[in-house]
Amino acid sequence: MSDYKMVTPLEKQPELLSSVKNVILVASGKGGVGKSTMAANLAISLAREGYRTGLLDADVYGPSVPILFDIKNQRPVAEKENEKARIIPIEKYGVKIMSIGLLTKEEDAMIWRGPMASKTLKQVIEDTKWGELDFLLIDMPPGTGDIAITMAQDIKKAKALIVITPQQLAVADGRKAGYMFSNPHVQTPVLGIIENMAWFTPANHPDERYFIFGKGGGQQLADELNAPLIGQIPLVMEIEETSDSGKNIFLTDTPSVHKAFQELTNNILKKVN
Ligand SMILES: Nc1ncnc2c1ncn2[C@@H]1O[C@H](COP(=O)(O)OP(=O)(O)OP(=O)(O)O)[C@@H](O)[C@H]1O
Repeated sequence: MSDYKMVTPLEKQPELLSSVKNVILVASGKGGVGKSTMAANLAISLAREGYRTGLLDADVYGPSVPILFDIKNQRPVAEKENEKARIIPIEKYGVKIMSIGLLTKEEDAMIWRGPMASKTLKQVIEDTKWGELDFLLIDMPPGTGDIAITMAQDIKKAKALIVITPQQLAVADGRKAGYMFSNPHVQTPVLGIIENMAWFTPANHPDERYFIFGKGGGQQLADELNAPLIGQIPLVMEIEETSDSGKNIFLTDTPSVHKAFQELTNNILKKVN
């Protein structure tokens, strides 16, 4: 007779993020396609629509969210609840924000191995006092590494958005992210594909679209993964300027950008409702 205690699936872990209705993993196959920018602007857009929205920066090795919201010098405070310390997320533009970058110094490079990083992140998710939320967006690290797999596996209610740019190389990387989510050990439904930097419209030719990174990549990946092309965001200088300075794009005079994010938001709302 073995001394080992049998761990059965009946010994269930408490559900992660039970007070959140919809968890959306904003993922990409590689860095630099605008995943964090999409996650941040989508969170602001949902909050503007009146949804209680949070944003978790899960990119522990390169957290961008503190820059995107210009909160890198702010530090979240902790509060005791039932003898347990809970971290109060920083709130800006109506979004509750948490990032490892808010808990560490900017110059501290994260040199954790994958399992350590995943464990710490899970702890941060559990210890953050999110309250009741309609949406929690998670800005995932790029690629299909340890943290991405752990987030997708452990947050059972999560659904994914895959961000790509139109180039074939980006499509190939997005495809890998799609395969990770459909893997039988992961099984995270893909809500849709966001094609970022889809076209460029010069200010003096407002009716023209230049497909400088190619055309059709977003639709191609959507067809391959049997998911909708849920949004197309143009390449616009103001997106770069506002994200790098932590400003709210909806407070700038850029109707074409507002329209693109509004359409993306509406399509997501249709899918989740
Ligand atoms: N549609 C856009 N138009 C103009 N600039 C954009 C657009 N989307 C993103 N950018 C800019 O591209 C750069 C990369 O974006 P971002 O940091 O969001 O990418 P990422 O995929 O999250 O990268 P990483 O995973 O490496 O952090 C940023 O400077 C951002 O402002």
